[in-house]
Amino acid sequence: MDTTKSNDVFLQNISSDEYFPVPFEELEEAAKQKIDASAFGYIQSGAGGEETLRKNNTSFSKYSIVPTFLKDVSKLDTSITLFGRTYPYPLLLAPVGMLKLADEAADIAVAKAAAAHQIPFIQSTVSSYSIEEITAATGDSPKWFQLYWSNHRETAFNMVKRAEKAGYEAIVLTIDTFSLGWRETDLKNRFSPLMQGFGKANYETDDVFLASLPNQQPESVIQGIKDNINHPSLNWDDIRELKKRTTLPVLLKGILHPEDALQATRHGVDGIIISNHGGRQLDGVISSIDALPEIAAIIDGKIPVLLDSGIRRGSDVVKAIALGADAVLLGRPFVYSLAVGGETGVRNYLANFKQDVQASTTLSGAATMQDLRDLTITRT
Ligand SMILES: Cc1cc2nc3c(=O)[nH]c(=O)nc-3n(C[C@H](O)[C@H](O)[C@H](O)COP(=O)(O)O)c2cc1C
Ligand SMILES: O=C(O)C(=O)c1ccccc1
Repeated sequence: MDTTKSNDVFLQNISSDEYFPVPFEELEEAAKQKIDASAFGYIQSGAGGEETLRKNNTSFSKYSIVPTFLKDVSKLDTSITLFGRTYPYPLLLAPVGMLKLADEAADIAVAKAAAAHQIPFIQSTVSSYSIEEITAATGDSPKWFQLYWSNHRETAFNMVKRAEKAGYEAIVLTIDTFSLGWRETDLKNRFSPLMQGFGKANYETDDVFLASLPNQQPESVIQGIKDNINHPSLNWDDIRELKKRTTLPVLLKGILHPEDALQATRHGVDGIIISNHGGRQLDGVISSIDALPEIAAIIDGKIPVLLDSGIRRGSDVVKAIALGADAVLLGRPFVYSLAVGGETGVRNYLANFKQDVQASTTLSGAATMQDLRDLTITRT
């Protein structure tokens, strides 16, 4: 039986004889077969002994949805509103650097696929195409810019200015990566995509950054990027300054402690993203879903609370929203889809995923994201 014909959940835009993996585990395996082993290792692995990476996937299982029925959920509305703009699903694409490791079309392919579903694309500072190149390819589809602070802070502010000029709608400052995690797989493989130039597009097109270098030789550019990303001095005064230097909403990505969430509200931050960077930074840290309930309680609706690290299925989205998140970010799954099927792969992955979200929402007994907030979740 051809299940693709009886159920439009599967494989839109891919002919039924061409199999595109739906289960996350198969998607990961297919990506592994498709790309260079060191590149796959870089994308897939976590820091240290990968305790947190494992936890990201197992923590969701501790929470059980207790659905209710007989409520007429036929008028489903999965839309959310963030910073005055309404999006059709509670989904965004997480910032992922150096996407050329997965496919030559990299950010351009992903941003186009996201645009097709009106899902916001968050461009990484260390993207493979520049802010201006991505804008030229995607027009005014919703895009946010993820900022890595720079030791040369005028470089950071100039990138923010470029994002504003290009029509990006928010700045996501990543606070957990002022230096890189201890990544044993990459050390074993002697693999450093940053040093190979995979993430230089925004830097080599930035006048302020280039002017800060002793010369503009390729080695000097790469060394400059490395120096910029290492900024352990990052502190709350910098947040205050960033807020002064941009008109866009500022979100902090990498919040895990309720006290930091509270500080964020005190510093006028516009939103937070609970994240452990997909288990890639400090191994042994709490999973995002475990950190969520307490943080959501302390934020108490004052600013949007987003979450990533381990979102793999629609039921994960339901749990995150029921526990207090406003929306979630997808990470590795879209990177694997890009590796397997390029732009079409990402578009199809998102088409499937949004239908998983829809099915999971209604089967919980909810017709809106507000209903999901009232859902009963038990912890075992
Ligand atoms: C290959 C790769 C590169 C990443 N690059 C960035 C980045 O440039 N900036 C950033 O803030 N987060 C980066 N992240 C972290 C993601 O934004 C996100 O927090 C993480 O992937 C979530 O975990 P999950 O993919 O397992 O769901 C990266 C993640 C991966 C897998
Ligand atoms: O790999 C990452 O997770 C990441 O965020 C990063 C950031 C800067 C340089 C290299 C990697």
